[in-house]
Amino acid sequence: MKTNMIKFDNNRYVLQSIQLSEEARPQRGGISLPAVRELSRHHGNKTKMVATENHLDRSKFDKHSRAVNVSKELLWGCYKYKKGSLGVSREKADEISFTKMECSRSLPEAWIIGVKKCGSQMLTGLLDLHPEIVSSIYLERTDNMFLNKAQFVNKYSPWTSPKEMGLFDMVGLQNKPDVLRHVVHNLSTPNTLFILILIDPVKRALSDYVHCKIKMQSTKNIGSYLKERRLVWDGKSQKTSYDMVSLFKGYKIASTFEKSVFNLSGKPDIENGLIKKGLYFNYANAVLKLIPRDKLLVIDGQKFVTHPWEVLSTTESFLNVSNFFTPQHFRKEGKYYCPSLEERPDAGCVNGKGRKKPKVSPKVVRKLETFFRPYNRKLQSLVDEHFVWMH
Ligand SMILES: Nc1ncnc2c1ncn2[C@@H]1O[C@H](COP(=O)(O)OS(=O)(=O)O)[C@@H](OP(=O)(O)O)[C@H]1O
Repeated sequence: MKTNMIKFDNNRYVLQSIQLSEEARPQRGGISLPAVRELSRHHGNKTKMVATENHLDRSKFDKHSRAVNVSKELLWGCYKYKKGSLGVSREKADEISFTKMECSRSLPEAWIIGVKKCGSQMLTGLLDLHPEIVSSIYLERTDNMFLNKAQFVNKYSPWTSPKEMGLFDMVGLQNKPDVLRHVVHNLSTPNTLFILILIDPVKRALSDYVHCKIKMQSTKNIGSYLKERRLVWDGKSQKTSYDMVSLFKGYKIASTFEKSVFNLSGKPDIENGLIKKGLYFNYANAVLKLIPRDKLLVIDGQKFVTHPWEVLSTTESFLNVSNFFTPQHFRKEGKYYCPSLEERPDAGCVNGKGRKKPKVSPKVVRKLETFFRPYNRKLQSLVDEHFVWMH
């Protein structure tokens, strides 16, 4: 079957006629996702594309074929993005656009499955800017996630047009093996893809420490948890060398990072969430018992900080969508890159990410690195990935 395509290359549109397989046949009102993917295979990953069937009406397309910029809100695919005092909110587009875009809901084609403080949220947000991806994030407790397929789709699945894929980021799965099992067995198909993003566990621990401190300060009754010179754990209290310790959702948080991560004998405290969540091998091992290796992408969160466009390019190939992100889509703020897209003025740095960290002595860092090294090496051979921090 032949279709016409507008290829967006080097800032100009080029008309091409392409032979497509039956599977990639364009759907009513636009071109199907398999078609976009097939086109992308035809032309390698270096080209951004907008495609149409049989006729070429450029006025119908902006750069990425689905965004229409309006003064205060942005219509993008099946959603309307609004900037308010609390940031950007997203709601369903109006009925006319909705029908025109043929929006519907189905199970997400891809899931982001953690780990906490490794960059999942930034990754989810960035992928949502891709013209063929709509992502949703679920930040609440996962306890009520034992929904059947229809319930999940109706409540949480992102609305997608035929040329978009849905992606879902569920935080906290590392601590909820039963929810992960439920997701794999009941909320995905054999073709569903999974993404795991990981950073150096020492950096993760520090980031989590800062996060917990801030959360603790904003938790109203935290005063009842705090005990001077006492450790409160499972309701019992015992004398410790800590000067201020708190039990906070599986964490022990003291007044300094160092006092939090080491136990009374000076060893990394494996029961403390700060350390426990950095034992990635255990989680990856559990994940790979449920998900085939070729359906799992393991991302280096460190590289994601320094070269997000490269990591996103790998992710695009894994998700089988066209290559979209380039360094031009980012601006640097401090040591982090934030998205900057003309078509998506709603996108930017994420509030509460890239927080300032307390100084930690190199001795403490080395001690933790030595502790994590054997776990990192086991992870390296398990997933067959070689990230700098794993050595
Ligand atoms: N571009 C950009 N901007 C800001 N932060 C970035 C970015 N890329 C990756 N990171 C890293 O993401 C860390 C937060 O991770 P998560 O989004 O997974 O946190 S959370 O678990 O959802 O709370 C965040 O941790 P903190 O620096 O402690 O905030 C960063 O290490």
